[in-house]
Amino acid sequence: MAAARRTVIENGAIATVDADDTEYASGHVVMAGDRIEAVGAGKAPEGLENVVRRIDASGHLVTPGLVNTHHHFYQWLTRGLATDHNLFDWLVALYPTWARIDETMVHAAAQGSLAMMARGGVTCAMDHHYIYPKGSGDLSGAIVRAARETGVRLTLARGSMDRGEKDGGLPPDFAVETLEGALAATEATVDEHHDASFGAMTQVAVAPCSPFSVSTELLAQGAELARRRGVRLHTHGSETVEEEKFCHELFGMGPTDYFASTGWLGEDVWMAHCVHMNDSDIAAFARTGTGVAHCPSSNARLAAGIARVPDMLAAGVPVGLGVDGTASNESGELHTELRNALLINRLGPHRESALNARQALRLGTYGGAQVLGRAHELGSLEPGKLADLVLWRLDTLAHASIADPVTALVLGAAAPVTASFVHGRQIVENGRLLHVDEDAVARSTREQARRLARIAAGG
Ligand SMILES: Nc1nc2[nH]c(O)nc2c(=O)[nH]1
Repeated sequence: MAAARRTVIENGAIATVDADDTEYASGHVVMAGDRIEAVGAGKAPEGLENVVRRIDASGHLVTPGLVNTHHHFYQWLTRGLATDHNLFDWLVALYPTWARIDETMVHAAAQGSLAMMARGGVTCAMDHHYIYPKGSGDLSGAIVRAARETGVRLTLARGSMDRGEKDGGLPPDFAVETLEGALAATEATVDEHHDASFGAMTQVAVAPCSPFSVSTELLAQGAELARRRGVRLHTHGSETVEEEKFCHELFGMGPTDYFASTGWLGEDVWMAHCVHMNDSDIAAFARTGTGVAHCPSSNARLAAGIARVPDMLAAGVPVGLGVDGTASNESGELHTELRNALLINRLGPHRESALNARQALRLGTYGGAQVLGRAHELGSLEPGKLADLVLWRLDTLAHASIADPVTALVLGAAAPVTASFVHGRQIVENGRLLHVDEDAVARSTREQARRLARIAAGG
């Protein structure tokens, strides 16, 4: 077998985000093929063979790639709408438009979402896609194709909705699938796209949408399907007071107890938002190892509230960060969520001790890998892990006067990405994508957004 090609990164500050939060003021990372081979202080070891590239990272911070744990890529086409609504009103306003999406639109939206995240240091993304209009084509295939094109690692959470208005749900009946149809299509997506091997570029999760859009049977049978196939489970949970009220009225219990009753707590489950959690909900998540995708910007945009992240971390709940769909977080960036997680949580009862910069970086990297079930592969810079990493430029006007690089990254302006690697392959150079034409993506997302608006308006 040919020896792995090595890339050596030297002279940069390094935040490994390993278990001890090891950092080097000036250090090296050696990538060999798709893996990290060495990380340490000072220069790389002498005499390495097969070195094909040396990168001088002076003025940079090197971190693990950011891991996004919750998103809805298709919403790239409906940004900036229903801007002053709470979650339920916002969903009701947007469902009829979303119910008109097709494969071409979803591919463009996925490219836009992935491009925006990759430019900002995301190396592993997730897409919770839960709307599958009849005759709309191969939407899962379009999402997977877009991830391959940009070079970003993907968890595709095959979502579904089967509780329409006639069954007491929030979505209109024309926007939902049948129970049988949703389960069969979800299993077909696992068959077609899930790769369980170490270093997988695509994984699939089973992801019925939310308590108010999904039947109890779909939750319970979805959990059974996921466990039979050995894939993870994802849904929205405890996002708003309206959802809490809905659960009490329909099921006679709060969201966490409802999820527990349908098999939805466990090490293989992560939920988005989890804003309205009491002490016993948090204890149940901690006891079962259920993970949380914290989406601070979206929670603010939709006036959902502040998730109790410091209490979750203190209890031992795995927590990662999520952009959420870009119809509720128009920026589409994850690196700004590190800052927003820190700032928003300091507005809560823990005040200045809520989260620090290093905890915020951990949420966006290792924490994300944990909730996606990939902490053995991703999320920290350690020998043997996958070569997913980012060089952040911190020596320009925006950051140069901040002495501590992690503080500069988290609290400063969004830092430019000089280089980003996924699986040892470079996907971003000087803030531009290397494998897709960003300008073409911008054009096609605009065209498809206009096309969707036209079709939704009956044109
Ligand atoms: N933030 C969001 N929450 C949701 N709940 C639900 O059922 N759909 C959504 C969504 O798209 N965004």
